[in-house]
Amino acid sequence: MNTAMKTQAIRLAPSILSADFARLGEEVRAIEAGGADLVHVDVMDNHYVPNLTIGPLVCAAIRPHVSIPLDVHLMVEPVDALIPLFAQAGARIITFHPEASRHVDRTLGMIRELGCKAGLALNPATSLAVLDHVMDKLDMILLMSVNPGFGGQKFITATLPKLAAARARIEAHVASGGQPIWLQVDGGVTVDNIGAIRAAGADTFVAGSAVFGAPDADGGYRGVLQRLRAHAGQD
Ligand SMILES: O=C(CO)[C@@H](O)[C@H](O)COP(=O)(O)O
Repeated sequence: MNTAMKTQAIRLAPSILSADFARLGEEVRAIEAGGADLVHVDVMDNHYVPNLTIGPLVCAAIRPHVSIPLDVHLMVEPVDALIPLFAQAGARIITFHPEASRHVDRTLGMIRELGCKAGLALNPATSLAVLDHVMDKLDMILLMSVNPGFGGQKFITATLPKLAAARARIEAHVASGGQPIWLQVDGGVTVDNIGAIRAAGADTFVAGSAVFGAPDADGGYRGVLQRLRAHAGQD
């Protein structure tokens, strides 16, 4: 991590996949009050991934409960037809997987035309080469540190050198006049490993079970968000 990066703000994005779905409004209000920067919304279709979760109606229902951005991660295939629905439902960031679009460049353009930030998500075994010709269309790169589909999995450590390589690509892109690109990590992020993940180059951290499973006795959501931030090197 270079000196400029050390002083850069980090973003914490609790994944509501691990929230209490019967009380979602209350849950997203609580994470915002606890210091979250984004609400991470995991959309799964029982096709691209085995699980089935949230649609645009749920996204629209939680939108009025928070002022922080909704960060929508689409694990659906095909993806294009759902993008306008999530933009309409209040998503500010929309991320998809390259395998889910026949025309990745076009899909990224569609997201931006709808006024959202565009993200591309790479599974643990997906090469960074998929970024080669679309760096100028990206607002965020999401590196999966578990295989997508479920919360509560263990962090895959091979993600650390991959994050460092993605960070180097971003720095080179910015140095040659390109736009800033966030680097998000998703899966198995905890208080114990966030320091190493930050050091490898991530600036945006999705955490589901670590946040929503935090014991009240340890300060609940606010307590764990503070610990995550502190262990990532930011007070
Ligand atoms: O997208 C996914 C899983 O596919 C993630 O957002 C997980 O939901 C993160 O949960 P934890 O690993 O932090 O419990």
